[in-house]
Amino acid sequence: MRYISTRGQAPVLSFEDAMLSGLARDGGLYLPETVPTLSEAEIAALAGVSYEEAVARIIAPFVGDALGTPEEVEALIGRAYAGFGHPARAPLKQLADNHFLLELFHGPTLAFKDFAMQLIGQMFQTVLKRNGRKITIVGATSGDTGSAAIEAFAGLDNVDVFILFPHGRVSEVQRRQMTTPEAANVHALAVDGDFDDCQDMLKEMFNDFTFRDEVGLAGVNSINFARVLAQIVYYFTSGVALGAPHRKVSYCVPTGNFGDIFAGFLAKQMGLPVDKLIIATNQNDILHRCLTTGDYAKAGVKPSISPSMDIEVSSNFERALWFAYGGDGAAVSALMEELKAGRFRVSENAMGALTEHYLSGRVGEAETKAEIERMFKETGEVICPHTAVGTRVARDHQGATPVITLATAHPAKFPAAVEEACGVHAALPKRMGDLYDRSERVTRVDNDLAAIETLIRERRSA
Ligand SMILES: Cc1ncc(COP(=O)(O)O)c(C=O)c1O
Ligand SMILES: N[C@@H](CCOP(=O)(O)O)C(=O)O
Repeated sequence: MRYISTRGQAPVLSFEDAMLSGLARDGGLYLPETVPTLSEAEIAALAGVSYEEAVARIIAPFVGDALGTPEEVEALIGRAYAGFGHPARAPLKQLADNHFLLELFHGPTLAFKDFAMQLIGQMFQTVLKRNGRKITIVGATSGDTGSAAIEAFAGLDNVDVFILFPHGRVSEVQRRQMTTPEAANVHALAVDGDFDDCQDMLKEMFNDFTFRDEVGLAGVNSINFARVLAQIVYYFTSGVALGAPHRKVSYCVPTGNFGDIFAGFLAKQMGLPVDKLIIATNQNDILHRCLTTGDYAKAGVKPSISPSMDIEVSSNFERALWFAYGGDGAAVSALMEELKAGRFRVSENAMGALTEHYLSGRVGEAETKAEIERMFKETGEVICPHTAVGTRVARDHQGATPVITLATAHPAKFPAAVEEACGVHAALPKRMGDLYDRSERVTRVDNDLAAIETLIRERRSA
């Protein structure tokens, strides 16, 4: 499989090179040249297999032999999911007649990011060992990607990890997950800015070829196609559990950077009978406004009780646009250029292509709290604020087709908001019981690209 950029001007790469490169050199995002499909029989045959076996079957056509023999790949996948706290890895619960909750928070850092990050941690180790390279991972996070990346890459010899997070805009648990690990190769940087500032600087670093090549820059945000690839799997396992390929399923996805819901779109392209992909946004509703008006227009990020979705420059929307514009890299480049001035307008044809697959909804702060309370009272489930945004939007789309809402984080990552909403204190698992007692190690940095590049140059191991 070969990988091409959404902007059409970067070298075409193999899976290994696309994974190690992160952002394409024309500023675009890598995508497989063609999306492989599974037959109905192959989809049906996923029923009853282990989560790990489903991973092996779904990633195979994307990765080819880049990760070694089938036995080596099987072992790598086994290591990736061994630390999950639930035998099903991604269990599905019924909430109402046609509404289900897909629990994606049983990984080591209690958020859906672990599904991909644990796997790509193993993938990176395999290819770095083989080619003897040393890399510097820089990640931007609104809370969950950072902790998952640190968990996956801490202590590795050939990797330095720098995580940029918005100072004061992540939950205390999220911050402590990033600032308390002791591994010397981990560096948590609290940026005076919001998540979009962090992600902008990350993309600028990739576009600064001198810096990029000097430090061996690699990315583990959903910029990296390998991240999105790993997230396709749970759409298949949950869809098949509800009767796919013989029955259609819709998904409601709490959305920010669009990586998770885009993985659902790829599952649909691969043959999973997905009816609608429902984008659930918090008060930072740029995607909902775009889906309903055609205007993608920045309005300023407002901090919310679902902080991981406080995002306006939704990185993977670029991949969705590439499909909506029929693979026209020049058109995508032009839109991204316009966005530098704050907005772009999606063409009528492209809007038609988007709305064929995606619906959207928006949930404000009060409604999110009310939904946490309602869920607890009516179902006994204690859910995190991001998941509440999802279940609230999903309830507006109940019909004959079952809807699966993705539960993207454990409520214990956001204990204050959850307790205020439903009166329940969501406790951390025992293994994390000392999180509040550990000492923190973090560097406060200005929202200044040059200063952060200098810090990375100085701190990375030679
Ligand atoms: C808990 C949680 N829910 C939802 C999201 C949004 O996911 P995505 O950025 O893939 O749209 C994030 C951040 O990525 C998250 O951490
Ligand atoms: N919500 C994310 C933001 C980054 O998303 P990613 O999927 O591109 O890594 C976070 O928790 O950091």
